[in-house]
Amino acid sequence: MPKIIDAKVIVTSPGRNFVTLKIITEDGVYGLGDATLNGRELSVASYLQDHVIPCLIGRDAHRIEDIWQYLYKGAYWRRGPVTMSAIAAVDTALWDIKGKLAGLPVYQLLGGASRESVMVYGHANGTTIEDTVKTALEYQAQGYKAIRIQCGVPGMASTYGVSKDKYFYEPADADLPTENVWNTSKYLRIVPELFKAAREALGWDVHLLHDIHHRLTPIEAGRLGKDLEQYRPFWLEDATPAENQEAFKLIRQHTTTPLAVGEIFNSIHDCRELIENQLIDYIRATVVHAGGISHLRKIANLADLYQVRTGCHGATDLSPVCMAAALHFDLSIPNFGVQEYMRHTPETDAVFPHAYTFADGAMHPGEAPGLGVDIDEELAAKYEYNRAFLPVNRLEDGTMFNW
Ligand SMILES: O=C(O)[C@@H](O)[C@@H](O)[C@H](O)[C@H](O)CO
Ligand SMILES: [Mg+2]
Repeated sequence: MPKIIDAKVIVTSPGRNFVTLKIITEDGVYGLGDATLNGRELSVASYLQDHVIPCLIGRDAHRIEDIWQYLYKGAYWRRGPVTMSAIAAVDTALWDIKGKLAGLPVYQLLGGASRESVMVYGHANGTTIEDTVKTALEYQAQGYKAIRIQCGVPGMASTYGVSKDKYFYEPADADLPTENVWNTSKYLRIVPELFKAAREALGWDVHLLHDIHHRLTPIEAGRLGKDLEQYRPFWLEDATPAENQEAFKLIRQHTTTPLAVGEIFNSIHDCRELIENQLIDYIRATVVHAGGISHLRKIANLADLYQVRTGCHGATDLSPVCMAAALHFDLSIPNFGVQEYMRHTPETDAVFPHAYTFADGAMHPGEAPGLGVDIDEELAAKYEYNRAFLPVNRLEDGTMFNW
């Protein structure tokens, strides 16, 4: 059996912080897992270093499910983003090892390919509608079949998804949380205008997505969904905070616009009611935050019973290790929907060389054994950790709100 003899946590910051777990077996085969939790990276690094790695040494690396159950049930304090990101990193690294030992890409171990490649969506954003549409046309010209559109809101200094650096979006932008200000009614006025302009410029053969980023009440989300129906959005994401899964019933009563949620979910229990009551159309949970490939497959299997498809989160604060793992998962499951693909910077790609490829609006994980991603530890060591917080959001009267 491939005995685990060592494991280490690598914190590196090529432009933004990443946490990577490396598990090493006695015959030198190693596996990688992404453990990055934006704004709370060191919590997961410590959870792994201090509370997980000591329990891994001497175990059989092939026993992925048993180790998963050991770390989940053994924590006693179950679930939560820190615990589940740590478990995810172990799970992902063990699938990497299993693939390398079998000489097969992980998707083959997950039942083989269910499609030739996976459709991805890019992020077009701009301070004005015109600016956003211009960028969306660039994505369309690059072959993207799905494009997320986010634009600035007149009268607001900043809004979600409109970044200083147009292409390498990084929201964790300061040593202490940046304070943003929000105004829902100004936002609700601009989004239908954005979709109208985008449809006029890009036509109807491209999927248009939008991320509300937890900022509407259910009835406001129902109104926006109805306003946008004529423009056929592929989905409205994170329409309202989803701790209260019931809230989505209200949105469903008012609009047929498809709903996506779940990038901040970390277990099947966060989305079971949403899926079983068909309150959503896409589940956004992803490998690094939802317990790894093993648990994400359970979420996808439940979703498949209710015709809910996947739409894994794929922002730049999830490392190329997570992107690689997500692509193996995406290629294999029957109810794949779309994969988010925010390109990493060249310096990040240099730290994490990988086999996955992009072509004509789709991606493929490649045929390398395991996940097909590595970490250049020497290069990684050059990038010191930089504390960086996600922003907070307040209403104009100062009330704390959802970022
Ligand atoms: O859909 C998305 O990609 C966003 O919601 C993310 O960019 C999110 O804001 C970041 O991952 C937070 O770290
Ligand atoms: Mg989002």
